[in-house]
Amino acid sequence: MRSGRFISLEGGEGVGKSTQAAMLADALRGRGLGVLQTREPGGTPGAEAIRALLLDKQYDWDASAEALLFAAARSDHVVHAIRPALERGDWVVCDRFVDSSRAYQAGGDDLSDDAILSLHTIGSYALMPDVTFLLQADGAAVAERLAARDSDGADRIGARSAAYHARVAQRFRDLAAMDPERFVLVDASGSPHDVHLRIMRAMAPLLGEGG
Ligand SMILES: Nc1ncnc2c1ncn2[C@@H]1O[C@H](COP(=O)(O)OP(=O)(O)O)[C@@H](O)[C@H]1O
Ligand SMILES: Cc1cn([C@H]2C[C@H](O)[C@@H](COP(=O)(O)OP(=O)(O)O)O2)c(=O)[nH]c1=O
Repeated sequence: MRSGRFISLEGGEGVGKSTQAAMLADALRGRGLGVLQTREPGGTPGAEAIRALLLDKQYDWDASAEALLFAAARSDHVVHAIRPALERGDWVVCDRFVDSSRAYQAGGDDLSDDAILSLHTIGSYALMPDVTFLLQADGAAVAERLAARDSDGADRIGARSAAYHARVAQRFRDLAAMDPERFVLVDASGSPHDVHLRIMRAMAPLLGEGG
């Protein structure tokens, strides 16, 4: 039984997901709602340990091992954090969820979307967000944000080729087009406050605050 709402934020590295997740969580708390603000990979001690394995450049996981590790991290996160929060009636604001696996781990030569969704069924009851904000901004603005944030360089996945990241961005757009009821496309350009206002406008119906 779930009564809370589950919101995910998706998009490429540096587009502003974590910043917006924090602002959205604050706005929901300000309305008196219980909120779990969390992230993937991670969100529980077990999933954070898997995150460290996934992002460490010393490991050369192949495509299936990588997909399984993300699914295992997500399973722990759903079982021990997300589902209990929803059952308490809290709102969950999650920085990345299964759509990241569908965009990053599927769509290349190795794994299909159906394979990722099967892992999600096995590991996480096929739980899907109620709303997914897909943040999009132009490459130059994002590169600037990343240069300022990651002065010690990108992680194992962030460091992949521009072609890989372009394919991921296209996969996100395809997923949004396939499920327009759940996805909300968000222009992530401008200040953090500008982007937050766009997200809150889209949240209004869910919050019962009118158009
Ligand atoms: N709208 C924005 N304009 C300028 N800088 C931003 C904006 N949103 C976030 N940033 C900064 O850009 C960097 C990446 O943002 P972050 O929220 O960590 O992105 P993500 O979680 O998508 O990787 C951070 O240093 C953050 O402070
Ligand atoms: C959740 C998830 C993340 N990732 C990748 C995206 C990122 O490159 C990396 C770490 O995610 P994250 O810390 O959110 O990166 P950023 O803040 O830079 O956007 O893991 C996947 O490949 N599959 C997944 O299912």
